[in-house]
Parts: sequence; structure tokens; C-alpha cells
Amino acid sequence: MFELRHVSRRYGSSVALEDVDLRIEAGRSTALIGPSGAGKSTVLRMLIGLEWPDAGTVLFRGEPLQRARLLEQRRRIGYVIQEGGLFPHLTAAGNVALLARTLGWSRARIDARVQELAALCRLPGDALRRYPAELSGGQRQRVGLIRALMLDPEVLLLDEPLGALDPIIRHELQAQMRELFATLGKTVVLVTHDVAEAAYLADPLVLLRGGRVVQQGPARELLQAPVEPFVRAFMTAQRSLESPA
Ligand SMILES: Nc1ncnc2c1ncn2[C@@H]1O[C@H](COP(=O)(O)OP(=O)(O)OP(=O)(O)O)[C@@H](O)[C@H]1O
Repeated sequence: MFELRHVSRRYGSSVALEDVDLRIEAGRSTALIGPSGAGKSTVLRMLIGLEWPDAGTVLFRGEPLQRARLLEQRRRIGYVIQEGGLFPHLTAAGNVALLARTLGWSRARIDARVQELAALCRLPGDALRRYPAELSGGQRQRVGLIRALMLDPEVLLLDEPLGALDPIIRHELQAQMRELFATLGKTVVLVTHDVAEAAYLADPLVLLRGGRVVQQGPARELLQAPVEPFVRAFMTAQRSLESPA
């Protein structure tokens, strides 16, 4: 679905990505993981043309992303940022309908699609009438997801979609997202800081460090056949209740 070929990106003297080669397969969920500043969000933003490489090429369905065709290409991609990235002055319903309205969808078509997605994403109906500030973090995430799914995109890009949620809601939304990804069968690319979440929601994982891809593969492979000590250290760095020390 996507390919990065020898992609580099710098911001002044700081290197965000350094000669990255990466293929993202269609119909699978891929998670980008790695320490803070590794370049995960930069990769995601490049896939949707919010950032451009200084060197190298980003391909979408075998064709280079082009500024001239960006709007058309973006309609095939849903993008969700942390907290949903909703417009505060629009209700949840207004947020999710915005793009469809500008494309001239009828009210009946919009309503039907919103109802269908609200059921799929388990958003209570009355939440749609509220403004983002009147929703819980989990509800805002669901609204962001519904908005991204409105036009039935081929691809879903999710940047820390469950970042700021309490553990119970996060656990619940992880399960719902996994089910949703399986139901929809879309290409999903997700950035998360949580290795267990990445392994639960995605296969393969792509581990980045310092703007480079260190290893890509199933979670088990990164754990059992790490290409360098950092991979194992990163994969096992989280505490568990069994070994809290
Ligand atoms: N707009 C920008 N201006 C300057 N530097 C930037 C910009 N965007 C990213 N960077 C730098 O590029 C590097 C990669 O950033 P990026 O946000 O992709 O990392 P990340 O892996 O998503 O980090 P985090 O997990 O903390 O969100 C970092 O060193 C960051 O400081």
C-alpha cells in the first residue's frame, strides 16, 4: 500500500528520518514503535503528505505521492490523531459529517453513514449532539475514528489513538479496535508507545530508533530474534505486575 524508498528528513540539524526503506502491506495492521523522537509520527505524516522527504520517495499504491493529487489521495486515507483532533466549535455530528458535506452528500446519506459507524464504534447516540469539550477522552477517540471512517477510506492512519485514556477505557478500546480492524479488513498504520498494545493490534511491528528502521516483523520475531540488543531491551522494557521491581 505504501513504500518509503531511501527517505530522509531533517529539521535544521536534527534528523527525523535517515535513509528509511519501508514497505507497508495492504490489508494488514502495522504498528510503528520506538523511543520518543525516533521518527514514528514523521513517517505517518509523510504517508498522508503532511510532511515531505528531503530525499527519497514515498509511494502510495505504487505511485509517488504528488502534491498536485494530494486531495484525491487523501480521501482514500483516514487519519486520527491523539484525542481525535476534533474541531471544538462543531458538535461530534458536525465533525464527522464535515468532509461528506463538502463533497455534497445528501443529509439522508450522511445520517445513515453516521448511524452505521456510531454503532460499529459503539458511540452512544446522544454523544453525537455534544461538543468535543463535553465528551470523555474515549468518546472523543471514537468520534475521531468515525470521522476518519466516514468516506470508507482504504487506509487508516492512527497516531497514538489511545494515548491519553485511563487504563480501563484503553483496554476496552483496544479490544474494540482489534475487532474493528478485523471486521473492516483495511490497511491500518498505527503509532503507539505501548509495545503490548502494538503487539495486540498489529502485525508486523516496525521498530524505529534515531530516524532509522531497526527491525520489522512479528512481535515474536523481535522478541526471539532481535537484530541488536536494543530491540530486546525495548521490547521488554515495560513493567508487568508479575515483576514490578
Ligand atoms: N516540525 C518539526 N520541527 C523540528 N523538529 C521536528 C519537527 N517534527 C519532528 N521533529 C524532530 O524529528 C524527530 C522525530 O520526530 P517524530 O515526532 O517523528 O518522533 P516520534 O517517534 O513520533 O516521537 P514521539 O514518540 O515523542 O511522538 C525528533 O527529533 C523531533 O524533535
